[in-house]
Amino acid sequence: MEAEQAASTSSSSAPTGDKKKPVTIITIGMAGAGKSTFVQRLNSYLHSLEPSSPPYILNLDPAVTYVPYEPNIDIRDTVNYQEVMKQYNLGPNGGILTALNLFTTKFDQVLNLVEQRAESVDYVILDTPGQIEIFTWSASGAIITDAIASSLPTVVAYIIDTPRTTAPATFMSNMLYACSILYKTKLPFILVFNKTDVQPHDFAVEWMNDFEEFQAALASHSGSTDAEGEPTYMNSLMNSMSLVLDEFYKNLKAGAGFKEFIEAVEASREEYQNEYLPELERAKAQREKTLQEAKQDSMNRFMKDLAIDREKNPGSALEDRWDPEEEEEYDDGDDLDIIDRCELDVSSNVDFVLRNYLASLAEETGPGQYIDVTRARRHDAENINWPRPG
Ligand SMILES: Nc1nc2c(ncn2[C@@H]2O[C@H](COP(=O)(O)OP(=O)(O)OP(=O)(O)O)[C@@H](O)[C@H]2O)c(=O)[nH]1
Repeated sequence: MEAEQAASTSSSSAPTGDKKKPVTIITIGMAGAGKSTFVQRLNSYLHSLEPSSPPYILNLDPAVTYVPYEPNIDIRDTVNYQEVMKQYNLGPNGGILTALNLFTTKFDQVLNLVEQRAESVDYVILDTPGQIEIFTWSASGAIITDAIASSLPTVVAYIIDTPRTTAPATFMSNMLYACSILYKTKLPFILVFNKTDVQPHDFAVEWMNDFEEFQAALASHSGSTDAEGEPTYMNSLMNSMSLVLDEFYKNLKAGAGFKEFIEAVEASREEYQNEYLPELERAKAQREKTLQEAKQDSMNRFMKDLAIDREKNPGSALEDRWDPEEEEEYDDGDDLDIIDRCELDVSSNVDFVLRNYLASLAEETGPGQYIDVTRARRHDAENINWPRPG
């Protein structure tokens, strides 16, 4: 990744907000696009700043064998996706999806850990599973995105494998996918053209800026005309699609390198506050109103039924009283399963006793809990019995 080209839907670069919260960057991209490498480079860029600004990183890919950075929270510490595959008789994609679903059931705990770090970090980075649809089109992906985005300013970084998008049809498909994620999440969006050391991204910028250039590329590409020299169905379809995408491109601003990427992320903070948050609050208020109305409606019906019942059975109505003394105290248990290992400086002089203590703590807490960083032993419990989802 010699150079990163970032294009974002943001329009301003001034960060706002009374209390500055970290921005969450959700990296999404096709398999092999370079998400993990991007996260690693971004991580080292943020470390190299003066003053340094180490991000808080979450790896959400249960199937990855190696990540080139040290995540603070790693799904692999919690769910062994191969064990999940075995237990549920699933193939690799089903295993990854189910592992992500299991992880999502406890995402409130993860969010808790992230929020605890909100004061001390500037950026939270999510690395998502290799198969893009596992995150973008699954309920878990939507739950994780909504949970993060309703708590912190959030931006999507859509990683594009530049050398693999030079064909007009592939470029169009990739852009349509990006567009669909933008409309699904409604979050500020940054396109990151990756691997520009192998293939400069100028062609893409040209196509995005000039719709006629894209159509010319399309026309010159083999397979765009049939035996009689007429444009093929695919070609006409792509021509129309490129008009649709024109609107999407209009809001993009270009930049190059990590410095400008971070500027685009900071600009997205304002976009999040001005556009996403009010929309989120409006939707929340609407949901609460609907819920309230539904509750009121069922309460009215219940009271009506009760009145009829009491009219018919005056004797039992006398016994039908609520005695607060009889009420038992309900204790829903202590949700104290989480260890935030980041609070300990594990990179320095953690002595032997403390390490042992941490290891035994990890054993005691067992699967289904979230262990922040990194010294936790991976897959301690290979014979986990996961609950059936749903
Ligand atoms: N030349 C070049 N190669 C890159 C760049 N970024 C990533 N790669 C290579 O692309 C391949 C995939 O990179 P990853 O970072 O694993 O991609 P990913 O999207 O996380 O992959 P999955 O999560 O497994 O789908 C690796 O071989 C990387 O070395 C880049 O900027 N330039």
